[in-house]
Amino acid sequence: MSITVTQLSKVYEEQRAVNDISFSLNKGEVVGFLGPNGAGKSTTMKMITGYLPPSGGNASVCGYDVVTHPMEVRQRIGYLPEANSLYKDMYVREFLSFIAEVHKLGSNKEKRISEVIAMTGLQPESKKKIGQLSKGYQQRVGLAQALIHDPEVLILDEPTSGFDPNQLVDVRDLIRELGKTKTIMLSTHIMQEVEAMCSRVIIINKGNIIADDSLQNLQQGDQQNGYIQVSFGAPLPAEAELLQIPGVTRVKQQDGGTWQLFAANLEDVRKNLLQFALISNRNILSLQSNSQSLESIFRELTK
Ligand SMILES: Nc1ncnc2c1ncn2[C@@H]1O[C@H](COP(=O)(O)OP(=O)(O)OP(=O)(O)O)[C@@H](O)[C@H]1O
Repeated sequence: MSITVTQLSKVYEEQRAVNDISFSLNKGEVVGFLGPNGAGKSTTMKMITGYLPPSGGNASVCGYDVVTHPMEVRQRIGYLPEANSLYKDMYVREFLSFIAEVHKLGSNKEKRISEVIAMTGLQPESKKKIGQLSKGYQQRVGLAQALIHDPEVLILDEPTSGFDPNQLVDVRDLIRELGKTKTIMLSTHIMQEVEAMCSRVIIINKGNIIADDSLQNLQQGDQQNGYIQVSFGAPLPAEAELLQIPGVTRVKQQDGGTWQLFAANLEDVRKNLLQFALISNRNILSLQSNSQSLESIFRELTK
């Protein structure tokens, strides 16, 4: 297991920011950690990386407890914090060289610095001081420092914040590429990010985990409770007829021949609807299963 979190809690004075959460990440998984503002994402990530002591429970990385074996954990983990506290007065290479020394890269240092500069697309700006860089390029420096020691596990707290749409594509591609060989946990507010990069989603709300499932299951789970939008040509069917279709629980007329057929299992109802059209000689002009986006699932789960 790359990350194991067991009954982890964090209490800040009166507030329980993280409440007894448990999950684990298998090697090679890319998991989106989703939640509204203040849900406890950064707090959880800080505990996994060993930057914040837990109030209860424990976390381990590649089998090493983050409290009792912090050095082993830091060797294996790359962390991009949300507030990317870079040394703004340092030059990009100078800063990466400093981080490389912290990780004791030795003779391999210069080669590795050049590699991470290339990986994160920093070349055009690599001769500048960090403080002179745009937000997106500073974020790239943050990613480069997280990658310098080639860690097995990456914890990325809102890795795409500060990027313009073009840069966003580059960074998503980089994360997808890294996900082929590393275990990645990334937090974001942007649902499309999860859909673009992750195979699994953990949703946290008010310090509690309210969903932990594969992206596919979360989307399918919703589809099973969705509706089919169907448009009929003349002669139009009556409401009572549509309600007779096995599996349909409710119908709603949109306009004229267009209806929404609600069902618990869309797959079955789709078949039954086609059967109905065939037997009763109805013309189906269009048919569309309504699959909610992860964004609406997220809103549903966190409201
Ligand atoms: N150092 C602190 N002292 C007191 N309360 C804190 C501290 N850090 C975080 N909190 C509180 O803990 C809760 C969880 O914060 P956290 O930063 O983990 O949330 P988040 O999900 O990362 O939010 P965001 O998406 O806005 O970054 C919030 O209510 C926050 O105000």
